[in-house]
Amino acid sequence: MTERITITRPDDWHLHLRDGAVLQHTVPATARVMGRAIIMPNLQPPVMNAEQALEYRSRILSKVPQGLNFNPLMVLYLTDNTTPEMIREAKQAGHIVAVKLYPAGATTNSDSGVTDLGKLDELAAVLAENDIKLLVHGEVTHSDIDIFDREKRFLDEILVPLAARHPDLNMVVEHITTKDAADFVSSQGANVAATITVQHLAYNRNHMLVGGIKPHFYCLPVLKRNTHQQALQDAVVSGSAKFFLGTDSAPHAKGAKESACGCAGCYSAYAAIELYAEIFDDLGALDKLEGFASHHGPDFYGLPRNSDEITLIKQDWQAPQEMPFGSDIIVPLRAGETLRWKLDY
Ligand SMILES: NC(=O)N[C@@H](CC(=O)O)C(=O)O
Ligand SMILES: [Zn+2]
Ligand SMILES: [Zn+2]
Repeated sequence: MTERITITRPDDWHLHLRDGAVLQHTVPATARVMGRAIIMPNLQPPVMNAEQALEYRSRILSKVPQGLNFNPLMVLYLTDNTTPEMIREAKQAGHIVAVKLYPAGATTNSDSGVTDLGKLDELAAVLAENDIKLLVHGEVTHSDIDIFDREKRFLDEILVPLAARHPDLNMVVEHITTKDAADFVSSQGANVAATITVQHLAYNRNHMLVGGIKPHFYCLPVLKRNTHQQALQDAVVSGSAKFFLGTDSAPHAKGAKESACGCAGCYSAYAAIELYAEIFDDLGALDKLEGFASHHGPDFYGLPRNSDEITLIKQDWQAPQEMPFGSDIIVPLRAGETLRWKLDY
């Protein structure tokens, strides 16, 4: 008999859809299975205010296939010019649930990010009052700090003191990659949570660097050593409600990845829940998938859990080598490989 698992419909709490012609491909890929997704604001120019967020949201909604219910939850990009008034407006506008902190220069399209982190102290109260979450790309950016140490340094220098100064601030440490980050999140109150990607559970830096450099494994924060991968696996297997699904699916066209200066980001949305199911199965923890994918996220955000269900079956299928991406093409994570779990439509 085919093995199968039925879970509450999941959500993706960290997703890049991009904009323009590629939305016809990125939106259906997520909307086919996710009830909601947190839409990252690092467009060029970034999504900085309520008006821009709502316009972007309607461009996304216009690409949701008929018959699917998909609710994009929007995020404002924090800049040096973000004001308390802009946070209040965002709350009133609706559909905006968070602000995103990118230390300037940390990752793709982060040039407008915050250069003065003292800014956060001014905004912390208004965020708390309006129940707007703070989402953090947790890496320092100084050129003298080794790229493998950047998350740990951010934790020690920025996040630990920030969390201590604002014990009521709800924050998500996005796409964590280290044991240090997992331990920090576990040690904090219920106001601090983290998202974990497929690639950081499934891979370590050897996968990216041994036997030839694999640009499709390159993302930020960069894959770490296997002991960190193991710690992230332990975090999800623990069943702790502080950890939830955020793919950080971050599509870049094939040519922009397979390049002398390749972009950071893995494209996993086309098979997101299937990829997580495979990892949880490998870890002997399929019973923890539903909490991670469908319960912990809405519980943290104070939103209702989705009311319908999806079913996954254990059945081999082949991931495509390439997929359409606007007028371009993209190489998805696990391209051409056999995947072992399939959504039962
Ligand atoms: N994760 C990535 O490697 N890239 C993301 C940016 C981000 O989430 O940091 C992107 O937008 O391409
Ligand atoms: Zn990021
Ligand atoms: Zn991201």
